[in-house]
Amino acid sequence: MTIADSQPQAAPDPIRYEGETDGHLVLIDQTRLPVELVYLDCKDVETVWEAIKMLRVRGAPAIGIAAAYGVIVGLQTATDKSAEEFEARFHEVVEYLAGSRPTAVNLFWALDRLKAKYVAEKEAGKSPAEIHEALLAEARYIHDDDRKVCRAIGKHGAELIQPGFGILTHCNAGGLATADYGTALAVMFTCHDQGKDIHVFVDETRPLLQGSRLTAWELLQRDIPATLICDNMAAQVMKEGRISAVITGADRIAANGDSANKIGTYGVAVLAKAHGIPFYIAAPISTFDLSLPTGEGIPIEQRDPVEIINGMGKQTAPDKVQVYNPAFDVTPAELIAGIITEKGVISPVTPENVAQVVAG
Ligand SMILES: CSC[C@@H](O)[C@@H](O)C(=O)COP(=O)(O)O
Repeated sequence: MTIADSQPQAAPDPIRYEGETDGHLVLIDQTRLPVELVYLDCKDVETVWEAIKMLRVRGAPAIGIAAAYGVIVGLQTATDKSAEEFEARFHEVVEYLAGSRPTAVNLFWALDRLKAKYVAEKEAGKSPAEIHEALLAEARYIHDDDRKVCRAIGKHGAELIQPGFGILTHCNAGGLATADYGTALAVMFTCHDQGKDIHVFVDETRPLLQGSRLTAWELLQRDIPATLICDNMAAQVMKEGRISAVITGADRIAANGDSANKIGTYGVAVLAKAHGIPFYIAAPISTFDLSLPTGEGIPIEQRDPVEIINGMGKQTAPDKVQVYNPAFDVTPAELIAGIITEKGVISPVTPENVAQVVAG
């Protein structure tokens, strides 16, 4: 029996930090799911960087949490150095982790929080060891807070869902992508906990199959009725009247509400519009980037062609074929019926409403 076939059980923690400042980060290696539930010990910052880059840990909030702990691990060799050497190492580690993936703003948000904490502790005259401890407390705060944020998103989002709804989702915005409860999937988990009968349709999400490998696995773990479809089946399933709402996560949301998420999300939003189905984004406030007026400025990660030519270890295209492999696309605000945040639902999605909820 594989993990994929196993009975529902309590969802395992996708991210754990064990010990104090000399401790280490433990991640579920998401590239091994759904076949094996394997944990990866990250005892140095290079392992954390590689885990983020290779999607062993993935999903916008989870990347931010992992990077915050990555700073703690990366500073372990520097606490007995001078204050200047410790500070130089801090900036080196932060820059290094910031170079792992470009699109999810939560990565930069988390690193910025640690930078602010560093400055405050330095100004208070703290030693490198004391600063290291304060940074660990901040990383733990970011991690714990995400649990609360995800539950609040679930609660607000569940109010939009009626019993009997079919809900389509794309990629994985579940517990694996956050501290433990997800954003888009938090809405479905909450409906299920409330006894609301729903059925989730899961896009498999080419090329790396976060939908079929991770979302389907999470829904099975919680015993939530779900049906897996290939990405190119979404239009037909909508036409058949099986979908009442679409909910996905986001990696970065501009000030006007344009939202970057996994490649294919924009197409799903266009299909939803064509079928008169509301399309929602579920995301924490940490996913908003108000420095960008529109989604035009969102950096889109380009990934290795091998992920398409030799996806999941099977060659499905000639070696030398030209490949275009953007990891994300941007859904324009006008296609989004609402953005579900921990502070409530932004609807209609306008720059004014975004500014009001983010500031509130
Ligand atoms: C709560 S996670 C939201 C997004 O990060 C998620 O939908 C997504 O697109 C993740 O992409 P990935 O490339 O798997 O990190």
